[in-house]
Amino acid sequence: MTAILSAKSVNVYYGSTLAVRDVSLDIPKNQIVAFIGPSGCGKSTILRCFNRLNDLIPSARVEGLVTFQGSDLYAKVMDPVEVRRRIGMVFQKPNPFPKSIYDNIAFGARVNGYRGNMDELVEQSIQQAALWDEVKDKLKESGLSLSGGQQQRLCIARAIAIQPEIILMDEPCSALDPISTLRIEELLRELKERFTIVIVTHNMQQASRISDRTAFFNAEPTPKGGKVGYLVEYDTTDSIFQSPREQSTKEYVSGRFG
Ligand SMILES: Nc1ncnc2c1ncn2[C@@H]1O[C@H](COP(=O)(O)OP(=O)(O)OP(=O)(O)O)[C@@H](O)[C@H]1O
Repeated sequence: MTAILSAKSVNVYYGSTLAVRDVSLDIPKNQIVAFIGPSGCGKSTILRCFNRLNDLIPSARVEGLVTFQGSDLYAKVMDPVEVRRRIGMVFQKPNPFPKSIYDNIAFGARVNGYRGNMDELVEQSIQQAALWDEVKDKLKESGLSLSGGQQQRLCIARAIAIQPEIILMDEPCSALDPISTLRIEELLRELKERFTIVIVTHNMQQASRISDRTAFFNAEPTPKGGKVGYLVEYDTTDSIFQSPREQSTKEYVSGRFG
């Protein structure tokens, strides 16, 4: 297995509070990895470590080693903007720019110095996000005029257009209806041919439907009365759902807590 991303003994603090402790895991190339676990156990915090988005939270501090294709993601020579170009992110709430559908795609590409044929890039990216037939006749209309599910596919198209190697997704379907959710799930299965995907989801059926590997996080109380997140178990999705090693994983995936 070739790990494209890897975390080794990662701790994340917000101010002086340790939010997630000692996370080590490898993300294999061209697979879908799901992060599951109860609220507040640090799934989004760890996801943000993978493209240095925590850098933008002043109180956040990351300890340990995160590597991307074997190189330290936090090394001084790494440009965080370039890191985020190569490791894209799609958020929970669809957040198209208040611009035309066309410009939602073209804007980021232009900023990143894309010099090829823009019309082609826009069409290809929207095609890959399985949105083309719905928008091809209205590329000049605002991205905000689309439905929530379409907006999320537009955001995926925008992420793809920058040609990242990895796409991180933080609960990308939680604001969507079941049909839009299934469309996105189908899309993710196609996208993994070309990209590596790490997805945070509260929806266990979704994790079991789409992911190759699953990481189960949990949180435990600290002596000071707070709680700290940690990685309980990380394995193939079949193992996590059908024969987990840990009792807490078994209880969580069978819906007994969380
Ligand atoms: N910007 C922040 N500033 C301070 N504390 C934060 C910040 N973001 C997250 N935390 C804290 O870090 C811990 C982990 O939060 P995180 O959002 O990563 O968990 P999560 O598992 O993704 O939760 P959810 O499933 O509810 O999204 C929580 O205790 C949370 O309060």
